[in-house]
Amino acid sequence: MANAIEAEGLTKRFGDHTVVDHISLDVAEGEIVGFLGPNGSGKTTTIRMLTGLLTPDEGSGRCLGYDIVRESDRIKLNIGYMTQRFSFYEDLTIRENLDFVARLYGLTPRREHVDRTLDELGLSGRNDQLAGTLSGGWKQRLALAASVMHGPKLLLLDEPTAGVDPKARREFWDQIHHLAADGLTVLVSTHYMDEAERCHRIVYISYGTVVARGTAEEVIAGSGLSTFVVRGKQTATLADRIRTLDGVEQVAPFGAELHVVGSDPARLQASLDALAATNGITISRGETSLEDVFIRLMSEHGDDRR
Ligand SMILES: Nc1ncnc2c1ncn2[C@@H]1O[C@H](COP(=O)(O)OP(=O)(O)OP(=O)(O)O)[C@@H](O)[C@H]1O
Repeated sequence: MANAIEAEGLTKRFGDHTVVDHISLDVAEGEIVGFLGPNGSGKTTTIRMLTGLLTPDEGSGRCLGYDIVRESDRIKLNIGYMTQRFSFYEDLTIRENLDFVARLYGLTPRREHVDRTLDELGLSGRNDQLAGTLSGGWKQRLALAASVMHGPKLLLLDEPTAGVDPKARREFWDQIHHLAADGLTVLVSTHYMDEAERCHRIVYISYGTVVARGTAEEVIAGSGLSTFVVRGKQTATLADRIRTLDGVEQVAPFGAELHVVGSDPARLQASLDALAATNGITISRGETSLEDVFIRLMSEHGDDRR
């Protein structure tokens, strides 16, 4: 399978601040890759370099086969970019908004492109509704339609489901997977764990360098973290005490349970067993989540330089 994105050693500095520091990235055609990392870690800057919107200070790459420095015009024509703050004409209908986008891209026959897009993205039933009266989920669907109508080969999504309810999020991701199955490559920046888990692969960056990458399972396994679940009557009041125990690195409440995470399972278990002997709590082995891993990566690599 060909790669939609291939980049080597991408680096960008703003003044004396190195925002992206020798990032290398390969994304296969039809792959959905999640781009994660704390605020200000360099995700948007990397995406802008990959799409030819920003020139790297060092490094090189190809996006959809085009050189990111010399052929940026060709790249821009072949990508769709859905930013968090998508904008429409609120007093135009869904159809009129898409018609406007079709004009911008010079798509012909225009009506056919608009009809096909309305149909494929399930907007036909509402094509005469004013964009300004749509709910968050429908607005997002319209934004996706507007980003893919010109048939891009690469779709960039910048925190696409912020403020959208779970059903709309799920429908949105179903559509993303359908589009990817037809060959569209998707690079999505997100802070949401459920979105990260829906990606084929994740790349986690911190201060402009890649600190973890792989499938969700690989990233979790690679973290070397173990998780225990603590159940009992007054777990909330025990949380602060557990945080001070030997081998404990994270404690997070989930309903009536506590998830306790550490990198040495034997030490962790010994500490929790000692506590269980006097506190009437039960301890069992749990699954380490992607969130546990990201919290760890954030503290390991520091998140206070933002
Ligand atoms: N044009 C610019 N001039 C100077 N500094 C910039 C510029 N663009 C971005 N930066 C800085 O580069 C750093 C990385 O920003 P970037 O937007 O790439 O991060 P991000 O990972 O996308 O963050 P977020 O999750 O908040 O969207 C930030 O410290 C930001 O202030």
